[in-house]
Amino acid sequence: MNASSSPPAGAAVNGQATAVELAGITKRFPGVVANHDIHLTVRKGTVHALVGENGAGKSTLMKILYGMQKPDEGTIAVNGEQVTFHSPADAIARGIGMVHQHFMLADNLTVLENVALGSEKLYGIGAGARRRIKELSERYGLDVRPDVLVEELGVAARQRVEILKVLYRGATTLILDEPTAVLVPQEVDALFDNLRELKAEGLSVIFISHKLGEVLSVADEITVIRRGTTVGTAVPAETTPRQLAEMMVGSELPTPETAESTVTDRPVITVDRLRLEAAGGKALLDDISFTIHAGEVLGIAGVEGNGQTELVDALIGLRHADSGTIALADEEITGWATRKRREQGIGYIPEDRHRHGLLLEAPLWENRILGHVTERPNAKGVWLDPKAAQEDTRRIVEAYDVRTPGIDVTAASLSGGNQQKLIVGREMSHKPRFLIAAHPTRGVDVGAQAAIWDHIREARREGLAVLLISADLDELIGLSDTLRVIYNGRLVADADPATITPEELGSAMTGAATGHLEHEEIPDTPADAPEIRKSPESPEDEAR
Ligand SMILES: Nc1ncnc2c1ncn2[C@@H]1O[C@H](COP(=O)(O)OP(=O)(O)OP(=O)(O)O)[C@@H](O)[C@H]1O
Repeated sequence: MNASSSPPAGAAVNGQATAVELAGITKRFPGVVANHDIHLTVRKGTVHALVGENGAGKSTLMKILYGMQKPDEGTIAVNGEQVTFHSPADAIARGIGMVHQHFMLADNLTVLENVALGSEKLYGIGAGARRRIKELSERYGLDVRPDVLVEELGVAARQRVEILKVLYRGATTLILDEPTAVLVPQEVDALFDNLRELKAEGLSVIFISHKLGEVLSVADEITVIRRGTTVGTAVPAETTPRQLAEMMVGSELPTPETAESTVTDRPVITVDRLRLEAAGGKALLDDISFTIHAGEVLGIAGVEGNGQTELVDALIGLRHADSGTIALADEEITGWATRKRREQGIGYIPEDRHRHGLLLEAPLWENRILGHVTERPNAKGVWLDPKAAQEDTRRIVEAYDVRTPGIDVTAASLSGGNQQKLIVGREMSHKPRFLIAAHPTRGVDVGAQAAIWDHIREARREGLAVLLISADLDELIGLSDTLRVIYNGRLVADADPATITPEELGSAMTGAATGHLEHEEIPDTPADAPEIRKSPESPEDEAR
């Protein structure tokens, strides 16, 4: 690891020419210096990782490079030439492409339409575009078929379409913002293969991630940002995850392992034969049954889009079951509205924090009230108590280390990870009996992730029941007492978190998706073996 230094624009570093050079970048927001004198040099034909704790300034820097924001100070050079970007169109024209964390494809259009629309001038929208897509797909091993509908594609395939879309527009430097957060291990490996293809062709990739193991396996170079400024660069071969974490946050790498079991025999939430249908009668959830006891974390593993969202919606009351029941302790709550469920002790960390978790344009303290309008300390009797809510927001900001200049700034002005910490803090503060946690640490750095795990573990010790949905399989295995696999709206398998590996779990998830789990000869599994067992599917099995 070295202190960062910046060679002159366009100079060859270690024999390779520079693709992008950011020098002396400073960007201020009211009350915050998001970037301060940042230096970043990305060489051609390399993967350059950008790491740093939540709020360190990574997204801001990338928005500057992509023309979405203007720096207050500093310069940008692309291929040795100094440039000024007024919009993403300017950046694209210089070969900078960005693949956002939230995919931006239209579901009801084909791949070809998604890729070609808006860039008709390049290859038209017919045979020329199709040819170009096939060409790019083959050259970089992206396996993208131009004529399928995007809605038919899984998460990993959509991501490859997004990558192809920026390549189609002529990108030679690709910015990937936490691209692996939604992928299972096998898909991560496949993505990394794609990145190697890109490198081999002389393209450059800027890779933002909180998963330090992945960063070390895929990056050629790493730049570490801390509190808005570059604190150094690291070479993966000479660096351990621990060193990298220390450079970022000054603390040791945490592990999510659950210590002793705290599972009791007291059911907190019981779901029985839940079925939820789409408008045409197609089952979105079918025959879902489980019980979570006080002190138990039930983890649900699955490739995104297999019913997780619908399950969470049914539990929090955003959608109502077509048949089956949900009970909280002894009380049936199937017909209850969301507010009543929350008031009676169901906490909710939503998967999409922007849609369900926050009012982005409202100040933090109003966001602290969101979803808990009638509860203490936000309300006293029938009246809102803004003062108490504000005071409690300060407490949450402190306890959950939400990096912010104050509680009056809008939620939109917080970095993604800090928004997440605020939501987790809010939900945990109401001491729920049952917590629905969808990707509770998505986008948060290793230090904050450890802190959130600790909060969940502590509440679990005190009897909290948790339904955990996470694409982070280490988190899922580490925190869960019980694991089930969801596929196509059904719980098809279960696994023992004490013995299963992320790779095995990933295979089960994708294996199920291609039907392998259904057809495999699976012996009766002894308790200490790591295999996945099929879950009871018939009523007789269920009764066992
Ligand atoms: N539009 C904005 N207005 C005000 N402050 C902002 C704005 N955008 C970012 N900030 C602040 O700038 C700092 C850097 O945020 P940024 O989003 O760049 O961090 P990050 O490293 O990407 O974090 P994360 O890992 O959580 O995504 C934070 O303190 C954030 O609150």
